[in-house]
Amino acid sequence: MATETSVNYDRTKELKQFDDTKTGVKGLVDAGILNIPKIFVRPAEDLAADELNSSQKTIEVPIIDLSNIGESIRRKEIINEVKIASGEWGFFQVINHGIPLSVLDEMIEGIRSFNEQHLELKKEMYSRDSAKKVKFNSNFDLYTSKTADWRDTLQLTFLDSEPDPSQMPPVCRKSTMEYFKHMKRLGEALFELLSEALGLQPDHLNSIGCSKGCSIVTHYYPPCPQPKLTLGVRKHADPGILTVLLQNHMGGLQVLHDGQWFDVHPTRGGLVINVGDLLQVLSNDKFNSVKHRATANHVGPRISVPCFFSGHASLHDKSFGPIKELISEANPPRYKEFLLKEYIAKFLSSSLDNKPPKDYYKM
Ligand SMILES: O=C(O)CCC(=O)C(=O)O
Ligand SMILES: [Fe+2]
Repeated sequence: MATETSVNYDRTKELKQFDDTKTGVKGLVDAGILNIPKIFVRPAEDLAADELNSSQKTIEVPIIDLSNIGESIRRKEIINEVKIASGEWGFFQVINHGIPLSVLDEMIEGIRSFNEQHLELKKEMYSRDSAKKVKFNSNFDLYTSKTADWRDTLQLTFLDSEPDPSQMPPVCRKSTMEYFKHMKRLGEALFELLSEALGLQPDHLNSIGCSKGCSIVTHYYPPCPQPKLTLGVRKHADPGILTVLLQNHMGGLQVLHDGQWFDVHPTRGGLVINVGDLLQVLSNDKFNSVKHRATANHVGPRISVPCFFSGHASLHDKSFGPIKELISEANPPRYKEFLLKEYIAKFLSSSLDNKPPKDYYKM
């Protein structure tokens, strides 16, 4: 891929050439490139800002141990930890959550196998068709973002149905089906804790459909020859309700806290949980959806598997806004009511660079 002078540089052409290969970022790495194509290079001002915002502090994103959650005293402590972490960081890790290590390891290995299988098999799944529930591509917002990110993604969306094994890529079918089963269970348990952390009945968030629809989005970040010039995922907040993220041991996820970037160190067997924009809305800003990003790295691959809980498809025609029980004269609503389907359309037609859709409904 040519790097030309900025005078005659045709970005759209370069994006299209990259997209047409259907082999993503891994295809570039396999071809042995030493300089990353210009479409991936971040603007100079963004690179300079990074120097200022890297944290030297040693505090860590909270880790919450879910063992003995059935004991009432411990459960109360856990709910309090969830409340503090969701308000102050918007992020926490959970350990001893009950999902066997083998299920997590097999999920990561399945995604590695998908990305490292024969190119022709992967190419068959390469698509930008929004109607497709299972598809592979690089950068969902490739044509609308300022800079492309250094990652490839296999997306599996189940907002209105149980996953259909026949739609799954054979190489990761078994591991994904098993992982999905556990995500559903953990999602329900987390939404109980979050409901109680908001002072609501334990089943509140589950009863409005929060744990019912999810997308498993699997990212593969190949090693990058110039990692300082690009990112794995640009700074963004997640648009859904809640994200549960599995990552391999490579590291790279960073969270913005007090204006500085903090690494979320991979914890063996741990899962990273973060509040999404829609949960911030539901909680009327009691919980925070916090900006995060993933760096590109010299070594790789880094693999991550966010599971985005975004509500069941049946919610999409209904009005969405702060939970009534959390509103009072002293705590007026911070957001107008809106239709989820409008919100989702705004997100899908936009890019991670743009104003998050929730900000359109701020009072
Ligand atoms: O790979 C990661 O650690 C982060 C991915 C992410 O933030 C996302 O997909 O929204
Ligand atoms: Fe994210």
